[in-house]
Amino acid sequence: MIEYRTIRVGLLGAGSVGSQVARLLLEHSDELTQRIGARIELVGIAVRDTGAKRDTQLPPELLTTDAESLILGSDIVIELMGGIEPARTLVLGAIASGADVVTGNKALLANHGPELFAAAEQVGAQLSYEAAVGGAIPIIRPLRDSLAGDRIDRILGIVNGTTNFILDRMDSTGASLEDALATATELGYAEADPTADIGGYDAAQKAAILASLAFHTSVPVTAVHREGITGVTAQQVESARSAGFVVKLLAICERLVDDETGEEGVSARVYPALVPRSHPLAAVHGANNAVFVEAAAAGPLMFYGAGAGGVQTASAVLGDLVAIARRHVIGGPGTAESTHAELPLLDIGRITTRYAITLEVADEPGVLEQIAHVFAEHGVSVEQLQQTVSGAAERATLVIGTHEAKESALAETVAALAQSPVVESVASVLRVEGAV
Ligand SMILES: NC(=O)C1=CN([C@@H]2O[C@H](COP(=O)(O)OP(=O)(O)OC[C@H]3O[C@@H](n4cnc5c(N)ncnc54)[C@H](OP(=O)(O)O)[C@@H]3O)[C@@H](O)[C@H]2O)C=CC1
Ligand SMILES: N[C@@H](CC=O)C(=O)O
Repeated sequence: MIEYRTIRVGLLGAGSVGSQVARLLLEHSDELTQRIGARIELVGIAVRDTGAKRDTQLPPELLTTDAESLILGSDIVIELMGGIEPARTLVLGAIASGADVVTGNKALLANHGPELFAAAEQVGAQLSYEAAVGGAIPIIRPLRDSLAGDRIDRILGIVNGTTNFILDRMDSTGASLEDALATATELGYAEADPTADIGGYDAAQKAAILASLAFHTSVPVTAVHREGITGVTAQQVESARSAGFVVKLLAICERLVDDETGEEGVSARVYPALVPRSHPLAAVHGANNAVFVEAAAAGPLMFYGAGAGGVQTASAVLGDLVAIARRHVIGGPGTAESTHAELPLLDIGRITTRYAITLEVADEPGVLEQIAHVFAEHGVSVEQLQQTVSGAAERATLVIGTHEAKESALAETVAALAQSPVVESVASVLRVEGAV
């Protein structure tokens, strides 16, 4: 019989993801042992309340509130508590004590990544985080390793499962944002504080992580332009639908040449945008995520799958654990972050995007000419997408698509439109992404 050495694993957190990681580790212990060439021993699970009711039955003797002692007795620490503190201190403590770390905590990485990676590099520890972006989807390792020799120009995707679930429900069933969010929370998709999801913070953290990896530069989350979905109304979803679009919360990370300086820089932004129904992103339903990566040599690549959920995300966590544990067996250094490019970060004011503006207007002759005049005065070129006469007599809804415009020019145009005597209201202004 083979005598396997033992690798001790300490788990911090037994919520939606942590409890599934513990279950899979315990249930598939023999299979994992053969795959790794060493035995994984789950030595403890740190939680806030050892007596709390949990969906998954975990051996009570493994539960502890003493996370500090647990990390000292672990070769690999898996952090799935979420939030910044005490997660940051515990991860730094684990690294300092000689442990490798696996985490799914994008808030921690987006806010303190450079500090954590530097600490890991200093002592030669591994810090892996496949679960931090895209749930079950392998996207971190492809960007960090597989595409490291290529030049990535753009990443466009849906990276938050909760908001995709909500927008999809609003689109397909007419559900309210609040009702759809309650279901997403029950299903374990939402963050402990769901404002992180609907406010776009979670997607912005993921965009910061993706942009840093893709462009080999450090993109702090504060450099990511962020708009959430809290302002998206049933009416906007409906008018998008009638014009052949669907509303999606998108993350976009691009390498761009700044018009003003001629210098190459990086733009990272998150906002709800209209996506044509013919675009593959429009077909991403429920809590699924999809990430398009455009690389110079590889061409366009698409990564698709479950973007949230306990067991799905546990798959990514275990993948990192197995990779690190194999290194314990075969030795040698693992991969490290490369952020040496130091590209300038371009804020949203320097970027041009396309917009769709929905106006409620008086249904009378000459309206279109007057509106076109407002756009022309502000130097924004227009491509009319749709005009529909609404149920109410003598009123019409216009959906107007602009060609690429800067945010400042667009804001001035919208303010002027709101003042126009033929415009009753500006119902919505949303960006359009994806070729029409
Ligand atoms: N849910 C998902 O679909 C995904 C989540 N993630 C990330 O994975 C991480 C975990 O998420 P999730 O499982 O949903 O989170 P949960 O809120 O469901 O679980 C958090 C767990 O951490 C424990 N915990 C929290 N604070 C402390 C503390 N101070 N001391 C000890 N234990 C603590 C909680 O203990 P107790 O049970 O006693 O309250 C709980 O078991 C987060 O970083 C999240 O962003 C990543 C991808 C997908
Ligand atoms: N709350 C997050 C969980 C996964 O990262 C999401 O909904 O995407």
